[in-house]
Amino acid sequence: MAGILIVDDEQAISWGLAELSRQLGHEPHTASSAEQAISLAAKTDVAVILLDVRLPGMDGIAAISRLRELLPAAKIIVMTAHGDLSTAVEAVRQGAFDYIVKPFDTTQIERLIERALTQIAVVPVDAVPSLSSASNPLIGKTPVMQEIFKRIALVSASEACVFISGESGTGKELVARAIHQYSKRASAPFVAVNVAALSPSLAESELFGHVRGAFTGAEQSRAGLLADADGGTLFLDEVADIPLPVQVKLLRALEHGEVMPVGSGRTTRTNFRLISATHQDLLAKVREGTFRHDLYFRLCTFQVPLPPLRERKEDLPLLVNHFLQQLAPGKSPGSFTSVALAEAQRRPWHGNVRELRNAVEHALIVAREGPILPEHWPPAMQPIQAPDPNSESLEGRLKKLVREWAEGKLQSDADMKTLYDEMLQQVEPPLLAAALERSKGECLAASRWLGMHRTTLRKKLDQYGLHGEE
Ligand SMILES: Nc1ncnc2c1ncn2[C@@H]1O[C@H](COP(=O)(O)OP(=O)(O)OP(=O)(O)O)[C@@H](O)[C@H]1O
Repeated sequence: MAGILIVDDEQAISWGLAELSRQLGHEPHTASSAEQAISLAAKTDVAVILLDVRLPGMDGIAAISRLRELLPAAKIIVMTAHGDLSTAVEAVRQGAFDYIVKPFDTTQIERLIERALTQIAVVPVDAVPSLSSASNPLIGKTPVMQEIFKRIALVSASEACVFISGESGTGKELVARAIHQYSKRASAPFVAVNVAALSPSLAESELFGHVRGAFTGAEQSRAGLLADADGGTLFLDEVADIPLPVQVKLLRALEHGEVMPVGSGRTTRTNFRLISATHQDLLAKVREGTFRHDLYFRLCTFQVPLPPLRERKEDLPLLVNHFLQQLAPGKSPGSFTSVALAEAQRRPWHGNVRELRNAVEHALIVAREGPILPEHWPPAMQPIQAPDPNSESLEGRLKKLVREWAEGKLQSDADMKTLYDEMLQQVEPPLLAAALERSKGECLAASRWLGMHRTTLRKKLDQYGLHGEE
């Protein structure tokens, strides 16, 4: 039997949690304010504290350090219905064991109490610069966003690789910046790279750097983005687009903290924390062989899945108001009429928060000085279809296949010396066979279409065991 201190000013919650504690065989103690909890903690043996954030007088977060002093072994579970990102971060920093979003069901809290009674507490994070929530305006009050805040708070306190998934415009970059800002690396650089914007041939030198003369046009040595992020955080957006050979190098850099610039035989050390993101299905890429599974597991140590805006529409008014303040600071918060907000609630927002921000900007321009009405919203964005691989041109698909084939070969055989010939052996037979079929086996006509001398064609047909008529 363990002592459970329940700190909540809502009587119904307090009573419910006390009942639950009794059913679990523990001894509940209740307090309706932080001050009362502190005086109880001074004289009661308690193993778990269930602490509400909004309390009359001192708030729950402010009470954590005093409660920890009085009961250093007790695990504090912070409960909140209205927390923002800074509440979650502060709770973790002060050493709260966990953070639960109200409303919760009894199974959730039961599991949490069990875990608190059997596990080691989270170590409080020291020496992290304190930040106001305004420096990272991640807006949202819905339970799903509060879960995200909690995950950001937990992972900011660690050095783990983070993988952020979510549709385009859901705030992946904003979350990456928040994790950096709330981490010990906050005063070091945050280097953001959109991998999809790097040309595949230059991705390696952009990321790992190069020495002078490493390739045509490399007139100066360059350290590369991994080295630029030394001491800080590297944010790789659209990570699914990293070419396969670069994936191997990235994994090595993550495992050994070393990079080898292109054209250099020497490694240099860099200490960066990696956060990656994509709107694509990375696991599907692993299955189809275009993303390495070992790198996938390394990147996904801790995942933050961001919900699309249509799944948290209750946050729309807050977001609209936030963008209104950002874009037209002088305009009254009531400028968006209730009918305009109702229209916003009906829309699917396929472009997510980005689309909403742009729509607010559009509405502000069109409405000029007046109130914002439904007709001031721009037309809704259509869903962005994933490109259908079959709709791509044959040439495009062919190029992609050749590239994948070559990358695979180069990876499996480091001493490869006959790559070009091996490729020709793959593509020439079907090419010659197609031309011969069309010429009904006649070499002269086929050689004309192929732009090849007849004797060369004959030689190649012999080489591949194909038959043609003179
Ligand atoms: N929760 C949020 N609160 C406030 N602004 C947000 C939020 N989420 C996204 N935004 C805003 O929406 C826009 C898009 O966000 P961001 O670039 O982080 O999205 P993304 O998921 O990285 O998009 P993409 O996949 O296209 O790179 C930015 O202007 C950002 O500030």
